Parts: sequence; C-alpha cells; structure tokens
Amino acid sequence: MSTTVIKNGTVVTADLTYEADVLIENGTITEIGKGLKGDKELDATGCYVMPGGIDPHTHLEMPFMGTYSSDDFESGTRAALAGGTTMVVDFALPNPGEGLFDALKRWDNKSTRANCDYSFHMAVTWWGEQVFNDMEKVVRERGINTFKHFLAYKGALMVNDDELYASFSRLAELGATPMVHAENGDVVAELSAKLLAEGNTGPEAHAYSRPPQVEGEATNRAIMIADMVGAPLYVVHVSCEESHEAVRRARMQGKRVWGEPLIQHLTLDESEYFNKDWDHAARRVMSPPFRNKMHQDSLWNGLQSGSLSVVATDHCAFTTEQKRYGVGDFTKIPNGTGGLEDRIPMLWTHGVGTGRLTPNEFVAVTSTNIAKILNCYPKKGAILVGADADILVLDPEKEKTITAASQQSAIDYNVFEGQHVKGLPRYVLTRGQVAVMDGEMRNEEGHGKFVAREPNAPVNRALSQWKDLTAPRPIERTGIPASGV
Ligand SMILES: NC(=O)NCCC(=O)O
Ligand SMILES: [Zn+2]
Ligand SMILES: [Zn+2]
Repeated sequence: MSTTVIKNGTVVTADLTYEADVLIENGTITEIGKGLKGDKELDATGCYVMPGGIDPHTHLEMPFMGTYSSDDFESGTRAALAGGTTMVVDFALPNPGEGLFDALKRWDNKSTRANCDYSFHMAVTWWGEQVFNDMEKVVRERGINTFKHFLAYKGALMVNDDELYASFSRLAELGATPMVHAENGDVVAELSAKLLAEGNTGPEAHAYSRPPQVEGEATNRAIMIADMVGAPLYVVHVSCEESHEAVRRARMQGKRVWGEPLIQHLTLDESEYFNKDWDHAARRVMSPPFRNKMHQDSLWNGLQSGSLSVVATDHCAFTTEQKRYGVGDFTKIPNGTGGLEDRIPMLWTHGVGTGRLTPNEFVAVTSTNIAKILNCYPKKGAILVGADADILVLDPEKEKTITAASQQSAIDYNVFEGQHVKGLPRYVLTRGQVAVMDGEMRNEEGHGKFVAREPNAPVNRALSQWKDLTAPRPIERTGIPASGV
C-alpha cells in the first residue's frame, strides 16, 4: 500500500497549532511528526493542514415545491470538495405516509455517485405508529442518530406540536438527537396570504412573510419541548437575534442546545431582496430569509462567544428557470440557495481574515464541533492518528473572485458572485485520495462512503442521566393519615 505525506505545513486543529508532517496510509492518518517520509509528497509550505470541512446541512436532489434541487450527490459533493468540504450530511425526506426505510432507499440510490463521504439525517414529516417503530431500526441498524422536524412549510413538511412532542420523546428514549427548522408555519401561511392579497407578489414579500419573530417563537417552542422530554436539540439555520437569543439563553440555563448559522446569513443581507432585478432577488429566496446587519452581528458574536456552534450551508440549489415558477406569486419560488463550494473560503475571508475568528475557532465551527455533535468524532473532524484522512490544506495567500462561470455547482448563478475571497485549498484529500490539487479537480465519482453514526453520544448520555436523577418521584412517607372520606 503506497503512502502519502503532507510536508512542511502547520497543523491547525480546534485546539492546537503546530508544525508537523502528516503521514497517510490506506485512507487514514498513521503518523504526525517532523521529518516524515512517504511514497508521495504533497508540499504544504506556507499552508494550514486542517480537518476537511463537514457540512451538516445539505439538500441534494431534494424533491421540494414541485421540483428537485439541481445539485445532486455528484455535482454537490464535487462542489463541496472544490471548496474544502470533505463530508456532507443530507436529509432523507419521507413522503406523507411513507415509511422511513422507503425514503432511505431513495437516498441510498442517489448517494451512490458521491465524490466524498456523507451521512444522512432522517426527517420526520408525519407521525404515526410506523414512524415510531421505524425510528428504532433507523437508529440502531442504519447508523442515523439525528432527526429533523420542520415547523414551517404548512401543508407540506410541517409537523404540529403534538407530533413534535411525540417524536422528541421517542428520540430521547432512543438516545438520538432532534433537529428543528424553527419558523412558525401557521403564522407564515397567514402573513403570506395577507401579503399576496395586498398585491405583494415579488420575492421581497418572501422576507416580509418570515419576520424574525416567527423564528424566535418556534425556536423557543422547540427548546421547551425538547427540555420537557429530556432530549438535546440542534436548531438549523439560526438566522436572527430572536432565535439566537433563545439558543443562547437555553445554553446559559444548562440546556443541551446547539445553533447552526449559515454562511449565507453571516455574509449576505436583506438588501438582496430589494434589488430591481426579479431574478437577482428570487435566486436569494430561502427560509429563513436574509436579515439586516444587526442580526448578522448577532450571529458572528454567537460564533465568537460559543453560543452558536457550527456553520453550515443548507445547500439547496435551484436554477433561475426553477426560481421563475414563482413569478407573480412569491410563495411558489422554490426556497433554497447554494453555498457548498463557498462556505470555507467565505468564512475564512470574513471570519479569520477580519479577526472575528481564530484559525482554531474556524476549524471548530466548520468541522470538529460538527463531528462531535453528530457523533462521528474523531473518525471525522480531526487531525489525529487513526482519523480518516479527510484533510484540507489551506493556502492563506491564495485568492479568487467567486463566479458562477467557474463553479462546480450545476446551477447558472452564485449568490456570492463577485465576492473576493482569500484563503483557498491547495489540496483537498478525501480518505487519503487527492481530490483537489491547486484548483484542479481530481475527484472520483462514487468514492464517497456512508458514515454511520451511533446513538447515545456523550451529551445524550449525560442529559438522560441528569433527567433520570431529577425526574419526579413519589416521596416515601411514614404515618400517612387515614383518608378523610
Ligand atoms: N432553507 C431553504 O430555503 N430550503 C431548503 C429546505 C430547508 O432547509 O428549509
Ligand atoms: Zn430548513
Ligand atoms: Zn435545509
């Protein structure tokens, strides 16, 4: 078996920065130290050697709003690798009334073309005995320990509070972790109907229909329900102070809650929806919508202080033609934007490049924290002996301007078009295989493998121990008086 060594770089992990070479054999890291030799050498002089990015939130070839998102597992994972991301976690979505395993079969078929490793979250889109029963096998036999609930998309993916409570309770029993898309779908539906009736049909009305309050309310609600059943909670795409405040407060109270801002919400703002060009605005329609600078600052502050834990993309890419389904009615514009190829360079540029994040914090929020929360650390998210050799060699001096013309994604535009980024991959390795070399793609379709993730992660175990200890108990009494009846 031939070996590869990454030489002369600076290893950057979530907690350490040091000079060392990294030796790789058979897809895993076998040695870290000075003066290592291998059959093949990759020169990392002037570069940072870090765990490859993990994107915990993607929708590849997702059936949604009458169409399918246009990046599939092939183009989506190719885009991921081009930008330094070596693992994606996608959402398997059962149709109404469909069993969880039928949905998983479809996601298994789509993912055979993946260029990098991947895992699945399971979505809970309806509730019934079959879902209750399937959950146990999904967790114990399929290695899926995270289940997403949509509190938005009324009449489609949305679940109600009784379903949420039942599902969260079951997940707590199984040692799995609920996730939520937290927007109040009932209120969004009311506001959307009102806006349309008043003649607000353009893409900007999408943002008006989803004010920060709908997110804050739903985030609080999900946090309280998770707390009542003793489950941890992962809140996807936290976009505003109202939602962040709920997550922050919960964490200060000792609740096991994680918040995930997106690179789009960190770097793009609501002014995009006021653009006179309908296509420009519609291409940026996603839920939650982009917010103002105050909300952006809140998200950055959360990453700096630790009240927000990870940065994702929610990559769900629709072409301009697909976006035009919503001409004349903003509620029909497919919701979603791309970002897989741009998350790492954008976060490095706007985070590390401005002093908002240290390089170690950058690794934590793009990789290590995610692997820990999803319970695949240190196989993923680590530069350690025994870890998978999913590695990003980042050259802090390499720069480019983002353009749709040069991207891997299958769509015809890029929401970050024209952004200048500094800090790009020199090499990207997926389980030891070089997939990107100085901007040249060497990916292999089908190389990606499914990453199984065990239930009962340390946080789940600790929380259930605490909940058991503090559960209501009858008081043992002697000398109970006779009944007064
Ligand atoms: N975020 C979005 O607008 N589209 C993808 C589906 C979701 O995560 O809500
Ligand atoms: Zn969502
Ligand atoms: Zn999503």
